[in-house]
Amino acid sequence: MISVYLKRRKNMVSITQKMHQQAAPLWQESFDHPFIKELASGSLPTDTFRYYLKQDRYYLENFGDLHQQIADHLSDASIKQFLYDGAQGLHDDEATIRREFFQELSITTDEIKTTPIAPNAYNYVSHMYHELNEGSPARAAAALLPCYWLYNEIGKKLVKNGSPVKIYQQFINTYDSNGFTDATNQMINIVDKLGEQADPDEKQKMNTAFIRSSYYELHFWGMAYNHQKWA
Ligand SMILES: Cc1ncc(C[n+]2csc(CCO)c2C)c(N)n1
Repeated sequence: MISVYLKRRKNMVSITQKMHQQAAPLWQESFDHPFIKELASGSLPTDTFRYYLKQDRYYLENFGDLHQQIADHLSDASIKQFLYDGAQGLHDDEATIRREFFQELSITTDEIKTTPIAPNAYNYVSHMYHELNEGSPARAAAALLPCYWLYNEIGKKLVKNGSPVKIYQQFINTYDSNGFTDATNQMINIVDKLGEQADPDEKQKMNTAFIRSSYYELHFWGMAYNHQKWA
């Protein structure tokens, strides 16, 4: 009886596997995007990377806040802890690395302050808050997952050949570290766990949230590559 149950579970496709399969064409476009190709070859213009960093700080600020808010809504102690730690780690680690990048590229506090959020970054962040405030913590967690998982896959792909530009190499290294791979796997497990508790309609909505985030991730590269503006 137990072995039959285990076999069934083993053959079952998890919600995150389904999401991953459905988002595959969007992810492939991210892997093939000129921003990523040029990051690896070293030919990405510094100005484009500077633009990316200045927009990404909006994303990161809100990402930390979202971790905190989702954790506040959930009751599972281990999930709460992971999300609180994530919000904390984000402020401690990634923010520190980014501060070093800002210094290396002479991006001043004034420049950061006077750079408005660009359309795609605004839409991405708004999408995540929409999933939380008009949806549910499970949908918001699904919306956060491509951030970990896509960057981890990009990190693993790019680290094989690296980049001749030091700062691009440092950027790649951030997303291939063991700690980051571990955090990605934990986040996948969290979304699977929340998916198991969801009814079919909620599962579908979690899936949609994941696909939409994958879309915004793809267009984040394009936004930076084309220096997107409101007008
Ligand atoms: C648009 C955008 N998407 C994903 C990441 C990557 N990222 C941001 S927070 C976080 C979790 C742990 O630090 C990860 C992986 C990014 N920087 N910018």
